[in-house]
Amino acid sequence: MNSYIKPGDNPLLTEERKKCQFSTDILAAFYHENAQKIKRRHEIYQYYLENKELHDPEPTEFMDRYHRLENAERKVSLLKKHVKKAGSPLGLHYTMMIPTILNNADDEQKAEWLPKAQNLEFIGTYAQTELGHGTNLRFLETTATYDPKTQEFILNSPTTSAAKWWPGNLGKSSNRIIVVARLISNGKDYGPHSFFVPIRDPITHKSLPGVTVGDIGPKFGIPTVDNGFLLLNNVRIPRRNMFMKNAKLNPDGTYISPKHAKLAYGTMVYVRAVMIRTMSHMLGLASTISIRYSAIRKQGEIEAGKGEVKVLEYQTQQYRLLPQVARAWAFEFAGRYTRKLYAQFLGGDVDVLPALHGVSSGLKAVVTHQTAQGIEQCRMACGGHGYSEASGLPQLFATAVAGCTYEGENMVMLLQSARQLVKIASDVRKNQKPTKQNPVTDYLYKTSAATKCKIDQTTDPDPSSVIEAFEHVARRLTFAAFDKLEQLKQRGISAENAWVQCGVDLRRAATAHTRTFIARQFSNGILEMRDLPVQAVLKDLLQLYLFYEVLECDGDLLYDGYVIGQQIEYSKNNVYEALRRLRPNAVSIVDSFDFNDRELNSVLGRRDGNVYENMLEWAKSSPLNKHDVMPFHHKYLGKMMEDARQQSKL
Ligand SMILES: CC/C=C\C/C=C\C/C=C\C/C=C\C=C\C(=O)SCCNC(=O)CCNC(=O)[C@H](O)C(C)(C)COP(=O)(O)OP(=O)(O)OC[C@H]1O[C@@H](n2cnc3c(N)ncnc32)[C@H](O)[C@@H]1OP(=O)(O)O
Ligand SMILES: Cc1cc2nc3c(=O)[nH]c(=O)nc-3n(C[C@H](O)[C@H](O)[C@H](O)COP(=O)(O)OP(=O)(O)OC[C@H]3O[C@@H](n4cnc5c(N)ncnc54)[C@H](O)[C@@H]3O)c2cc1C
Repeated sequence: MNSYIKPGDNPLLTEERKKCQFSTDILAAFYHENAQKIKRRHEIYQYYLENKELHDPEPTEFMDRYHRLENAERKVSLLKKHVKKAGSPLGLHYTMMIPTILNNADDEQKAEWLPKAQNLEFIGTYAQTELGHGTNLRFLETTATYDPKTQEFILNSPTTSAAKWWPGNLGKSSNRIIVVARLISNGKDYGPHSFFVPIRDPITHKSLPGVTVGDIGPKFGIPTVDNGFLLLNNVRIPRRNMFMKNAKLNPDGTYISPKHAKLAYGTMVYVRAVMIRTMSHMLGLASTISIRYSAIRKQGEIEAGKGEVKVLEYQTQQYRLLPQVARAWAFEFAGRYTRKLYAQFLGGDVDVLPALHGVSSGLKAVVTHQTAQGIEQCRMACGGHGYSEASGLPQLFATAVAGCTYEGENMVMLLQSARQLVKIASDVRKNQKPTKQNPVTDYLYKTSAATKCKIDQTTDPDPSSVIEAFEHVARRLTFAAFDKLEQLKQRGISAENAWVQCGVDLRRAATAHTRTFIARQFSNGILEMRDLPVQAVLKDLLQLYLFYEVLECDGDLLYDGYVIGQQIEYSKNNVYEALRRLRPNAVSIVDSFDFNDRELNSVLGRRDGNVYENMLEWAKSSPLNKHDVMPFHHKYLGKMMEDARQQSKL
């Protein structure tokens, strides 16, 4: 039943895989959406194994940033020869440059730029954030002033704080970029718009006249991405280099407004919608590493004399790790919803944008935060070796946690989600019905069921009772925040200040709303699985997810007596029961994420489980170990100890 067993594997991992009670191939295909994608993943990995030039010359953890970037550019240039999508020096090209062309370019611009972008004839990024502003786009300072005489825009960074700052791959890799700048025409400021701006010579790659560009320096993580800065001084571009699918500017400088004020923000909504899957994968990577390692790591006896046990036998270890597996699945199902909604928007349904913005804002915030928390929990559960770069977990955490900031800082995104909730609360208070069906928010128009929550002690709990409980909490918190806003305004406080004074309550309502959305997508998502053994595993993961989340918000549930303490006790027991049922399949469940050793980049998470010998090999490859005695030893510590010995003889 388990295609992951191979000769030479760590027997402790093999014995786990032999306990597998379901088809890992079916579960893997369900996670990656279909068997064809699994087949393609395996083909790419096999290709990688066979092409040594694609391999790192040494573990990248031992490289400085200069050599990491050089190595990444080398591999990316090779990937062009081998496969279409490429790694970090092109990360922003694929996640933002191409989506912006698809989303914001008119047909003529698309015809000119898209084929070149897809063929990697240039490398781009999305330069919106400035040294002085990242969240508040209305106050971006970079200007694009239209010159009707030459039919050009003149781009400038009027102040130091106007410097573009943070865009990935801006520092050294990109040569044609998207610059978000204030469109100024005929003396009028129309606010931020997107422009296609060459910043480096296509042949020499030297920065062009008027362009000052560079790398912003080391960061918390993501070392192979050259996040950069950019200052523009009277850089001229043709009028047609303004993205003109939505807003337009005629040759005489007259401006034509877009159908929807926020269409220009479509790229951000796209990335927020698609990065949910990236986060699910990151949490799946961390779960794979930590659960495989916990299945071969023996530490401590439970019963004296009976020998050390795998740390995965400890209930606490299962409680730390298995909920991360459940959340990875939950996020994958939630992400499928936002990707479908984005596809609807890209297909021309502009009306879906407010709903898409509302759900993707909250989802991006909750998922990135819980992914980062989950990876850190996986790292800590691996003891000292989790703290080693050999585990792959520190870098994975540093990459994932950036998601709490980029694409809209999480607190700001939750408050964006809250805007939608407050508008609905206002409609409900005025007895207005929803203008159109929205499965994400319709529950807010309902009142909580008269009967109390139906969470009880059963071996087959009903997900709907938990989802109704989450809806109850989200409704209560939404209307509590709304009523507080109204009270403040009735006391003469401005709407804007009332909003600020309710910020924490609004954030809590948005978080509860997003939890409800994720739970509903997970519960609906597993209904498609027809294979009974795999369905049983998914139901156990759903049960774990739902009751783990109940424990995470137990105070909100107990607050108004919607549940009683006994039901929280039931929920705890349902979590423990789910852990017990999942334990025998734990290794095979993470095997089914189907992450290969290149993606895992982890000695602890290797498919074969041969950790200790490979930890020693990894450590030996450290450049420090090229020397038995460091060349500078006697100059410093050696001399210090010699002086100390001489001193003690006096
Ligand atoms: C992809 C990752 C893959 C792998 C990971 C590994 C490595 C990756 C490395 C790096 C990451 C990659 C890229 C990162 C890129 C970036 O970070 S790009 C920059 C992102 N910046 C932002 O997101 C800025 C956040 N700020 C904003 O969005 C806005 O300024 C605002 C906070 C929403 C406020 O804007 P504004 O003041 O104009 O709006 P409000 O007054 O708050 O609301 C007015 C109405 O507009 C509606 N609105 C706002 N935004 C949108 C939107 N995007 N779409 C639709 N509608 C929007 C809002 O709801 C209001 O409507 P109303 O409520 O009806 O009035
Ligand atoms: C790894 C990484 C990659 C990035 N890549 C790109 C890229 O490719 N292109 C790009 O354009 N940008 C990029 N960014 C920039 C990123 O989008 C911004 O950092 C982000 O939008 C937050 O803006 P800021 O950093 O200016 O924080 P600020 O906007 O200054 O916010 C600072 C803090 O103030 C609080 N705050 C701000 N506004 C509000 C509000 N209205 N209500 C309540 N609290 C508020 C929040 O707590 C927030 O964390 C990247 C950032 C990182 C870390």
